[in-house]
Amino acid sequence: MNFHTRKWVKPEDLNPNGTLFGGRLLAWIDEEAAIYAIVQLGTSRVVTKFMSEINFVSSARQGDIIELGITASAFGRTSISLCVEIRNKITRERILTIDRIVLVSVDADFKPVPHDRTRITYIEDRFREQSANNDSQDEPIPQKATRRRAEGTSATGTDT
Ligand SMILES: CCCCCCCCCCCCCCCC(=O)SCCNC(=O)CCNC(=O)[C@H](O)C(C)(C)COP(=O)(O)OP(=O)(O)OC[C@H]1O[C@@H](n2cnc3c(N)ncnc32)[C@H](O)[C@@H]1OP(=O)(O)O
Repeated sequence: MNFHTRKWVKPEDLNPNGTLFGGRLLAWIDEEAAIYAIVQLGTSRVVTKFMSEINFVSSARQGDIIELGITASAFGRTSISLCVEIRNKITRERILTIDRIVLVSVDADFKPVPHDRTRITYIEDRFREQSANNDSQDEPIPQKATRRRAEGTSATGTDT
């Protein structure tokens, strides 16, 4: 699982108990899940369909830095299933888990539309695909693509 996004818990994120408000955390997760699905499915239109049981394992406090981890667990015809883990960046203590979030690819009328993805792709895969598309249109591969590949790849080479 990649933990790409970090959040710093600020006063406006707290509930009256002084811990991170659960609704705020769920909003961050929904946004992160939508971005993940948009990138993985190669579409700009997705909606959240389903969230399984949400397990608030421990709380976060003002000043904590938390990180959001998401990975795809299944690709359907129109949907993608994700699992989520939130943890404290410093202590690695687990804060929340969601076994399954389902997002659906939709058309302009918000009706489910099939995507053609069957597995997780990484930034390198997508540049390769983009280069192949450029080749098939008989266009030279832009030098920019090579530069972006180098800039966009993480140390582990597993950017999603
Ligand atoms: C790079 C460029 C950047 C550009 C960037 C700009 C754009 C940036 C856009 C951002 C977008 C953000 C989005 C944020 C996230 C919201 O805030 S979304 C708002 C909250 N969600 C909603 O309003 C959705 C409301 N629900 C619906 O509209 C309809 O239920 C849906 C989702 C269209 C599905 O309709 P349906 O009739 O249930 O469809 P159906 O064909 O039965 O099922 C579709 C799929 O869902 C699955 N499914 C259905 N029910 C369930 C269930 N209960 N459990 C699990 N799976 C289910 C089915 O199995 C099926 O999957 P596949 O087998 O095809 O893979």
